Amino acid sequence: MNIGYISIGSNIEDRLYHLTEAVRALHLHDSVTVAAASSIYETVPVGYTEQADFLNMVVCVKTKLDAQELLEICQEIERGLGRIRDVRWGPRTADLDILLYNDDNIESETLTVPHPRMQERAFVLVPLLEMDSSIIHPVSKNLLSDEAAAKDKGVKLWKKINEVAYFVDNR
Ligand SMILES: Nc1ncnc2c1ncn2[C@@H]1O[C@H](COP(=O)(O)OP(=O)(O)OP(=O)(O)O)[C@@H](O)[C@H]1O
Ligand SMILES: Nc1nc2c(c(=O)[nH]1)N=C(CO)CN2
Repeated sequence: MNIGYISIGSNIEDRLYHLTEAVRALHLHDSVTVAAASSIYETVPVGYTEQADFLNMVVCVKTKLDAQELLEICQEIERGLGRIRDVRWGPRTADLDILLYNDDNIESETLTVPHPRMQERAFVLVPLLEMDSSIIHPVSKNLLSDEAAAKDKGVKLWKKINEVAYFVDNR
């Protein structure tokens, strides 16, 4: 079984609905189990800043899929939630990025893992470290908790829910 960490973000209302549906859709997939979830954080936009605040979280999945297949599932879920790609780093109903996949280092045309921008993104590091503060970056071999962005401001706890059941059994 493979272990992946996926970052989920939304800054188009209903943000909580979009996160919840994304987690549910991952878990309902025959070949994916959501094993753990972080709390939900409200975060100021990074990159393209003229947009609404995001809700962000991270989930840990167990899957027999390879990383490319997992990416395709993530993209299918984004499409199902009505994501339209226009502005780079712009508003989105749901964005699912693969942060880590086992300790693999993958560089293909469609997929780079570990996610190349994860260490500079507090909106990724804060929820990821809530789940496991001992994660080591598979390439740099540094403890992620030592990364400066993990201490960044602009990320505040929004809902302290970190039980998978909340996301998958709530209707
Ligand atoms: N680890 C990864 N997770 C998700 N997509 C990835 C990853 N590595 C490469 N990609 C590629 O990135 C492409 C663009 O993704 P997307 O539009 O979600 O970028 P973004 O969310 O706007 O920006 P960012 O990549 O900085 O988060 C996808 O089509 C996908 O093929
Ligand atoms: N706060 C925040 N900023 C972002 C986010 C995000 O999920 N949260 N996603 C981006 C593109 O992946 C660009 N900027």
